[in-house]
Amino acid sequence: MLDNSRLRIAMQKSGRLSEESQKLLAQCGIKINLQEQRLIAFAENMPIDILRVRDDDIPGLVIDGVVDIGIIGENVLEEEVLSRQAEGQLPQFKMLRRLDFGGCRLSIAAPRDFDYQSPQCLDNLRIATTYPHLLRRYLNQYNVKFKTCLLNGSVEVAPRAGLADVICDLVSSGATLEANGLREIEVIYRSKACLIQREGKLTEDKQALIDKLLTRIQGVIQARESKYIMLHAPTEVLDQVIDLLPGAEDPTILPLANENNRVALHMVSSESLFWETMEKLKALGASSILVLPIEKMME
Ligand SMILES: Nc1ncnc2c1ncn2[C@@H]1O[C@H](COP(=O)(O)OP(=O)(O)OP(=O)(O)O)[C@@H](O)[C@H]1O
Ligand SMILES: O=P(O)(O)OC[C@H]1O[C@H](OP(=O)(O)OP(=O)(O)O)[C@H](O)[C@@H]1O
Ligand SMILES: [Mg+2]
Repeated sequence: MLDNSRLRIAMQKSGRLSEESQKLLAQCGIKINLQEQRLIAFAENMPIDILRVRDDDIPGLVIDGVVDIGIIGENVLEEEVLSRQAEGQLPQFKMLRRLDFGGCRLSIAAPRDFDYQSPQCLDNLRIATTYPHLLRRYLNQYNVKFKTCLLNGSVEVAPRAGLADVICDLVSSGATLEANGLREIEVIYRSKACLIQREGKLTEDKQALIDKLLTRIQGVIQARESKYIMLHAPTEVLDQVIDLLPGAEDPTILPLANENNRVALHMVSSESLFWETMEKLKALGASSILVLPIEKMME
């Protein structure tokens, strides 16, 4: 029996979002004992239960208030919202933040030899997709009428199998389209994973825990996007060195033990250093240039 005082988080059990979702929660300090087959996992060190489900179920679980928060692709979330609106409901939830994984786009793709000029070329065709509402919203803008072939998987084989003329499916590297003789012709939605919360007031303790998690998530994501840079440089070229470094308004400058004309410079950069920049720094006389990953950050 689930304990209502514990925060319930829904995440994908197995698929494109599961590994990154697990990693994010672990980096936020949540200790979870994930046994492969278990639907529910309990955190050992915080009052948190993790529900591991099919990603399609996550928006509904949050909107219906069965779980408190969920990690889900914006594509699946938006499709669920549109689908519920089409049934006359007013689905409610709070968008807490976008995450830094699960990036993909929902695109219309056609057989390579399809002569495509504009959305009008799709008029009256049959389109295979898992996302009929997102597709309809897009094609309505162009007054294009179409027939759907609803498929929950293997959408990319539909044209070859004679089930549809074109498809509307998720694309990341484009390898799946390529392997199936298809060409991307329209991007209709760009998606990333996001964190959502159910509508309505939570207990003070639960809300405080969510706020704490959000601060930690911010720290984890910011750290992943940042690098710690250290180098030694001649004092006389310090200004030129700083000009080469992205976001180096406030570097730390430290004296070196046995050198009067050189200093150490330390800084956090929001970008990594490119090899070209490192070569320019070296040409200026910089040495011992180190670019280090950052594990956690709190400002
Ligand atoms: N190629 C990709 N690269 C990055 N993110 C992706 C990619 N494909 C899908 N995603 C994102 O990950 C989510 C889950 O994709 P996945 O393919 O694991 O779903 P699924 O097969 O429907 O899984 P489930 O069994 O949970 O229903 C997608 O809704 C999308 O937000
Ligand atoms: O452009 P690509 O990099 O090839 O990625 C796109 C593919 O990735 C997803 O499926 P996934 O591989 O997760 O498998 P699934 O069909 O079992 O969901 C998506 O549904 C596409 O088929
Ligand atoms: Mg799914």
